[in-house]
Amino acid sequence: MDGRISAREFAVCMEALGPFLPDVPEAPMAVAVSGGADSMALAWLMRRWRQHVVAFVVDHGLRVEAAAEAALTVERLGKMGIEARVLRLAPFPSGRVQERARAARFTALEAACVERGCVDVVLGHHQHDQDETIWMRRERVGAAPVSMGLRGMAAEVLRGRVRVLRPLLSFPPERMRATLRAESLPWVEDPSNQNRRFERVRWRQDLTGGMREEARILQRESQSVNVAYAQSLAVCMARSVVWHPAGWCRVLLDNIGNRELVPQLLAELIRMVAGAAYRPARDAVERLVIRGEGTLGGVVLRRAGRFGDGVIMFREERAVGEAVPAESGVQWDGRWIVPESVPKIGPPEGGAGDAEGLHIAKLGDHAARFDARRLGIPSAALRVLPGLYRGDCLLRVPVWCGGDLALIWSSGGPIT
Ligand SMILES: Nc1ncnc2c1ncn2[C@@H]1O[C@H](COP(=O)(O)OP(=O)(O)OP(=O)(O)O)[C@@H](O)[C@H]1O
Repeated sequence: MDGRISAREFAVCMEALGPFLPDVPEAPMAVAVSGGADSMALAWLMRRWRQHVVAFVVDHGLRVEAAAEAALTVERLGKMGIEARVLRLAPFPSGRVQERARAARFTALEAACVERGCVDVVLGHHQHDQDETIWMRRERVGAAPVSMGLRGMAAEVLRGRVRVLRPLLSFPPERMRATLRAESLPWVEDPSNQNRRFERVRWRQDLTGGMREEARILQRESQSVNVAYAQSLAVCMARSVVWHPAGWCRVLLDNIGNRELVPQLLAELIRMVAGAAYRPARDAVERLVIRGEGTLGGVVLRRAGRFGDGVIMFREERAVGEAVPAESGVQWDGRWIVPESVPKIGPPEGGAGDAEGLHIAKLGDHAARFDARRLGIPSAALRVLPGLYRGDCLLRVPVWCGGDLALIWSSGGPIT
């Protein structure tokens, strides 16, 4: 036994994450490959498991060697019989480099998947990455026993328009290296994986065997707590939340049997309505629940009034993000994505060059032209809907106001 991962073992891991689309050229499975050992082994195993696989290699443009390494990786993937493409990211501002790089990488991967017809993207996170994630999250939430915050990375999660899969979470990295060595397949060593400036690297280097074991016990325990929690939250949402596709919702607080779940549910809804990456802190949500109305995390909560019982939640106008160019794949206000069709529809007169200078921004004062009561939307929620502009001139409005601007709702991961 040389430690390599067999095709059979890998197939078992993948099948646990199914179902999948048929193995056809129009819907390949995407694999995100950095060129390092884990994702190269993953690519190789994916290709054994399935015929139609496409690899995306992201060049963050952060190191001078990155472009050459990405090109080399594409060549190596080609030799494995895998179609591969480099996604080159635009430069991003300095500070919080790893965090920014991860977010930008994911946005690029998602757009590439949609363009190529992939509904699944597979990542090479492994058992040690999972241990480190659990310790990092544990440090953030304090040494509380098993809690929601202690969840590790999910083996399967919906993010935006793709499903992210991590089939290698139960394998230590030595096995990926052994798999590549057994096939004489080369990989790239990224020096930033040794740079102690990064929090993950410090954890990676400092975790003892005992600490890794502890992380795995916590992960197993929290998994069963999380499943039970997700189920009760799902039931509670089905009973109490009415979600409007224009990005606001009504919550019938009296229908929530278990009062303990009220702050949890509101925290999740605030994250969704705001298009934020994280839930607001629990104690802030509890204070909001006591007040019964107010603003938190870029979301307004107030009595439902003409909509009936309960409360309504909508995006706070003051918190809405800047205008963005109306280019395919661009996200506005963390909530809406511009689909390919929008730059094409341009202004009503059409014609070449019309996509230039178009941007997406809130309706704001333009919302006054519409009869919010007749549309069945709170007027404040109408003001924070997107519109297509050239300069100050509003050209197109969303479908909920009788227009034809159809952006895609995309505000982070699902609640359960
Ligand atoms: N530059 C990149 N291009 C494409 N995918 C990437 C890139 N960086 C990371 N990934 C994906 O995210 C996973 C986890 O990233 P992480 O930074 O932990 O990996 P790594 O150590 O850089 O590379 P590897 O996992 O390939 O050894 C990778 O296994 C890979 O699937």
